[in-house]
Amino acid sequence: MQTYHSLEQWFSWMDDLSAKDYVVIDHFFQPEMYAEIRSFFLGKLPNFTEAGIGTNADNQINKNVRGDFTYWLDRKRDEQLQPFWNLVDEILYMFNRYCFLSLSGYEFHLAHYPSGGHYDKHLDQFENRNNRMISVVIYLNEGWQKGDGGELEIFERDETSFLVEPLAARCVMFKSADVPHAVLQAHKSRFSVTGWLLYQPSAVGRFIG
Ligand SMILES: O=C(O)CCC(=O)C(=O)O
Ligand SMILES: [Fe+2]
Repeated sequence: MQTYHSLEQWFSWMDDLSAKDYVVIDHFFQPEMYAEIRSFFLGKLPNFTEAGIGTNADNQINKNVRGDFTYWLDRKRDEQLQPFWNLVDEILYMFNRYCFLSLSGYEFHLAHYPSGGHYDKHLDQFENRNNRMISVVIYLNEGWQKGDGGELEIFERDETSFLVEPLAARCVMFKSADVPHAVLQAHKSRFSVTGWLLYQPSAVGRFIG
């Protein structure tokens, strides 16, 4: 099978993820895909909306908790991102095939933290919806430098934490329900593509099937 990343790379990333609950991958987007997504991102900036907390029915905007603006991607509408959707299929395939996860879907958005934006420490789960298994964030910040802010703070099992710089084409994957994390205040506009690989418990499937 022709894949975007080699099996060896996938195996080493999945080993890391299962040992530590997170993995940081540099150059996850090769230059061509990076350029396509970044230019798509810039074109959609006028359409971003303020992100809330909670699910659709219980969505609240609270600038004290998070200050990003998002644009939800849609595979049918945003078909010009086909190479990216193929990569999403590859991610799902690798986790299902080699980590024995039952991932049945995904949701991705583009995120813009304007200068001053942050996101308090949280888990990627909602009280009434817990089907997010793996979080995937890919950064689109060219020339990011210390002092620009917007680092991702990851909390380890022993509650110590460390910072991940949001460098262009860097990807962070982590277990959505297990890894508390925060986005430190950005001092410059901060761009990313963020997604969640979703688990559909079979009991739920029976009712909507
Ligand atoms: O952009 C990041 O580094 C993390 C974003 C995040 O935690 C979220 O959107 O839930
Ligand atoms: Fe998060």
